[in-house]
Amino acid sequence: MNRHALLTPEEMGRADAAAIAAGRSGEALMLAAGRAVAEAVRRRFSPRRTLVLAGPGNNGGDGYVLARLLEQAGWPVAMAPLAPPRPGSDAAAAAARWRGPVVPFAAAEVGRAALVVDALFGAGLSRPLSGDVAQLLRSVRAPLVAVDIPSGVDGATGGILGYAPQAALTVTFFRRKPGHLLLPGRDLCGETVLAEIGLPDTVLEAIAPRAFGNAPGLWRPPLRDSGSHKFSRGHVTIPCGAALPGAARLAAGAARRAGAGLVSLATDDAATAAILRGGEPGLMVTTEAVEHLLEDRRRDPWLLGPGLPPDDATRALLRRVTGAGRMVVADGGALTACAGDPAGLQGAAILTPHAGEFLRVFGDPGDDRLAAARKAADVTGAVILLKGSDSIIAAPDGRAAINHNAPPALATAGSGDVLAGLAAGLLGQGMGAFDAACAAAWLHGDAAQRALAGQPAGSPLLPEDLFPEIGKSLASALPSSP
Ligand SMILES: NC(=O)C1=CN([C@@H]2O[C@H](COP(=O)(O)OP(=O)(O)OC[C@H]3O[C@@H](n4cnc5c(N)ncnc54)[C@H](O)[C@@H]3O)[C@@H](O)[C@H]2O)[C@@H](O)CC1
Ligand SMILES: [K+]
Repeated sequence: MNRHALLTPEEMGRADAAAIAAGRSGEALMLAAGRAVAEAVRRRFSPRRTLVLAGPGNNGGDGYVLARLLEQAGWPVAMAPLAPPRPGSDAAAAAARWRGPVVPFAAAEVGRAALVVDALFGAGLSRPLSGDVAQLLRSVRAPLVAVDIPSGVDGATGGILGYAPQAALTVTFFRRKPGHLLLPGRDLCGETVLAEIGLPDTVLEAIAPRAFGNAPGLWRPPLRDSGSHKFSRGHVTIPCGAALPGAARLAAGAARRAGAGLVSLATDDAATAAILRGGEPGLMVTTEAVEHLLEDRRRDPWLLGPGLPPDDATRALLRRVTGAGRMVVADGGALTACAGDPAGLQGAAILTPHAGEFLRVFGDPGDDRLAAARKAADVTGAVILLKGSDSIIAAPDGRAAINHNAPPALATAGSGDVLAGLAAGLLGQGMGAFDAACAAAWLHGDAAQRALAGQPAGSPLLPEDLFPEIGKSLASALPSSP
């Protein structure tokens, strides 16, 4: 079953329940979970005075198992329970086996520890942390290891319920949760380790997860066989206004490097055409009217936005191209041209809004950006690529992927034009809209990482710097064995 699947806390609860119903023991799962955390801790930290903060549920139970295993390995460990586990639970059984010191749930104890384990709440967090718990977590100065997820992070959204601590290491089980990949949760997790605890993959069949971590394997880059020719790999057409020819050129360069058969920039302005013709020699520039260009059925897909102003003419162009049955990637000006009117974007294949454009078109996404992106996909019938450090790709059928390989240096002018160009280039080669959007987001992040490799920390990244890396990123995304 898909290793990229992400489980909401509710789905993870169902996975646990299904495994137990199929004969796994809850106690064995808890032992495996505690052992996985102990191993991850011992690999990264030397033995040191450790305090385990334990909540009343199974997350706390994992903490008791971990404490026992660390103590057996010779570590000085103390337990600080927030509340006793529910009698008869697996956590109560784990607590009963703890023979070491139990200390008050207090800042003085936290201050004495050289490592703090947060085993307070995991998947079962249902309301904001109380003031006392938040205050204690705020007092932690030592490195903090989170069991499953830092307490206070909402596993479904990555949002914070009241307060959540910064972890150096988070160990989660079976499958990651959206909150491990969505911000701010992802940053609070520190290094995230995914551990197998003996849950069989078959439990996922009934759950049928709908969210995924974005990576090759979730999609396949287009393969070029010897029979393919330039028209079978798409003819990406990018209309370009007079104001921003650079944006359209960046998008076109990216579409070519994604493997598009042909890429042409279309402008009705002679001066703009002259500027565009001074660009890459392989890039075609046409001054023919859009009506004529649309007569050529092979011109597909169209990228509308980079280099277009957010005005009524752009809106009309969008309607004309979608009306002609062409695949459209809508970005920049084409999105803002539909501010407050998502219906204006119906018929497009992929929309690539940043946070500001999303707000203008769809309204405030609120705390749950994943749900907001899915709703926007449902409303428009288009795949939404909501850009950010944790870009979300959502399809109208409810599938969603979270991208997590984009370095912060990618947040620079022109970067979005490259991303939109990649999406159009891949769409033209026959990838489905969801796959093309996922692949574009991943390639964009991977190419950026390659461009930055070996550079001093904090080096700037120009959108053009991605160009020489895109081919390598594509090659690395091909399955290693068929
Ligand atoms: N079989 C299983 O269920 C397994 C679960 N595992 C662990 O179990 C965890 C989930 O266990 P639970 O479902 O017991 O959930 P938690 O351990 O997160 O805690 C749930 C309990 O905390 C209470 N609670 C929720 N939010 C609170 C708040 N803000 N303030 C005070 N109390 C609050 C709830 O009412 C409930 O009693 C996972 O995160 C993981 O660490 C692992 O042991 C692997 C196997
Ligand atoms: K936790």
